[in-house]
Amino acid sequence: MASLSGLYSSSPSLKPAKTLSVKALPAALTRDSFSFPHTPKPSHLPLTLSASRAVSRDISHTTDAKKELLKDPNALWQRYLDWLYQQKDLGLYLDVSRVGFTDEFVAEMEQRFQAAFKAMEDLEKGSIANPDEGRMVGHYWLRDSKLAPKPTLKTLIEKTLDSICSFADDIISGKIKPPSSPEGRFTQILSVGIGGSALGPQFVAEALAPDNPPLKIRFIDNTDPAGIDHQIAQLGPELASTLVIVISKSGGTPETRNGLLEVQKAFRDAGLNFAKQGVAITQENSLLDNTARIEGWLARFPMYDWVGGRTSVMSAVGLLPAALQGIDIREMLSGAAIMDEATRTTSLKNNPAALLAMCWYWATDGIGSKDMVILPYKDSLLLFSRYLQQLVMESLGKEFDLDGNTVNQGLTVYGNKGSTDQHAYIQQLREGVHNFFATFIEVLRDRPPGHDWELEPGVTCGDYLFGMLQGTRSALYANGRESISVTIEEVTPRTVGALIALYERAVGLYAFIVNINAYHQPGVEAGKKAAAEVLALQKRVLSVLNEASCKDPVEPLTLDEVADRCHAPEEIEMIYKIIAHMSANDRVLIAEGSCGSPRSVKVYLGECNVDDLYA
Ligand SMILES: O=P(O)(O)OC[C@H]1O[C@](O)(CO)[C@@H](O)[C@@H]1O
Repeated sequence: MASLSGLYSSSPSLKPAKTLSVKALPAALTRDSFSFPHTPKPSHLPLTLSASRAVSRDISHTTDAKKELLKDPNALWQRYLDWLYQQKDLGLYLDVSRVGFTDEFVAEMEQRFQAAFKAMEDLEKGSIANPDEGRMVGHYWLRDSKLAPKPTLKTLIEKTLDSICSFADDIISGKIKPPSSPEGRFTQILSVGIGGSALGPQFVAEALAPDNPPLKIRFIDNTDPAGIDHQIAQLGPELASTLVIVISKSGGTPETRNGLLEVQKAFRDAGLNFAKQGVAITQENSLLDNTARIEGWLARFPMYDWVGGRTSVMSAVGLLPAALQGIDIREMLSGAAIMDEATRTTSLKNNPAALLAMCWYWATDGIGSKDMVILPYKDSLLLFSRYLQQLVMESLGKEFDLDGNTVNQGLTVYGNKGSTDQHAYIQQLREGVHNFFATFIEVLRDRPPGHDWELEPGVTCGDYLFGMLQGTRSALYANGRESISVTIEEVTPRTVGALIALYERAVGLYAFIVNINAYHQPGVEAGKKAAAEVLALQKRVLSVLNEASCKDPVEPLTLDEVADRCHAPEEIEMIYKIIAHMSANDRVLIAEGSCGSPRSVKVYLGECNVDDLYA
């Protein structure tokens, strides 16, 4: 290990003089004048694994000599060499040298990591690692079925993989045909799903689909009618040769249900038989599963209780769409399995996932005080940050820790790609508010061999991309901004599988370190519940308006009158919004005033529905 303790923290502008032992700090040192205006509260501190020990950060070495060390290229090179991780089989490297953790910090984290490794081992053996939902967490078994804790699960994983491969082969070869397509084989996939049931397939498609895949893929991942119309319009007559894959672990997610209903309507309007082109990926006996079974859809593939949505890309959720695009899914699984093996080691320094988790902890004080900016310098990896956003933020963004303490944990993720983002927000990253650390994803291979050329003497287009990455890394570092670099040789099914597995494990380890459940998402329910209440109120509003509109003469109502008749005077603002939305969509008529001045509005329905009145 480098004898560079305090290297990064040596400059006051780079690392604030602070320790996680907040209470012990003089007031002036609890604040990083350049970065986060946020003093960690004692309640934020991870309390278990090492409850009595706050991890200290080396804050005392702010001497000029230390500042010089930071700038000394030889010292930096040595630190780079000392910490460089390489996974030879995958051609994957991890460089954490531009994160300023100290030897003392690493030593103090050791005990926590050993506890996290043990917890991860138990998880992989089938412990109830998602205690709130009483579930096992088994996405690691998907790429190495012999790890599954029960023989029945092992068989299920293997059988599902085989059936995915043979179904994809039959679709691609035309053995299974669309019933009424002049082309005689399926040409398009329309994937309907949201969250973990969309982000993995989207990332994999963008990263790995060949230029001319056997089936092209489109996504409906929202309940935006215009967005849905756009996807269907883009398919045009090819709807007849579109395989619709509806993906929902729970089988009851409203956005996905709506997408399905919209697509089914499009099929009806086109005189097509949806069932013969529909595939469901969901848990057995879910609403979606029952619908698909009763309606006799073309195929159904299972999702499992023990695989979370955000870690489902290596189940049928990600594998079926990938296989249909001609992506080698067994290679993806193999890359993930190699990374899984590499991240099982209990040697912190040799475990890339643990190194990532350690850097996240260092960079964000273990409380998410800084954001993680993901910058892949490769267009095909554009969606990696979006994929990681859910993986990291839905896993780590938690109000309570496992002991019930309020912790409001999290780690914000954003980013698109380099060098594009250099012309968007890198200005702020280098010079503005210091509230982030960066992760560069570097891909060594610019283009397939034999295709490169020099656009100026000695320099290719890819050299520019390389230069932009390295230049930005250096420029950020020179201004005290920490960064991690992950390097792969090429974007292949193997390396994509490995990247996914790397971050899954890092999130899992980090969650253990900060003592939270990474595998539930209770916060998402609040928004869903509130949305359902809005729609229930809308139904009451419609019923009140219908009654008034069936009178002769029609009785236009003010917002106050609507709210009173709905017995919801406290909901008047929401009622106003409901009416404004319906009016914009020609579903209610404004008799007087305009939506811009709510008090003046009088509203009625264009048509009285007598059936509704007596319903
Ligand atoms: O696959 P499902 O059950 O439709 O859920 C979709 C997404 O909704 C969530 O439950 C909440 O956003 C995610 O965790 C999940 O990936």
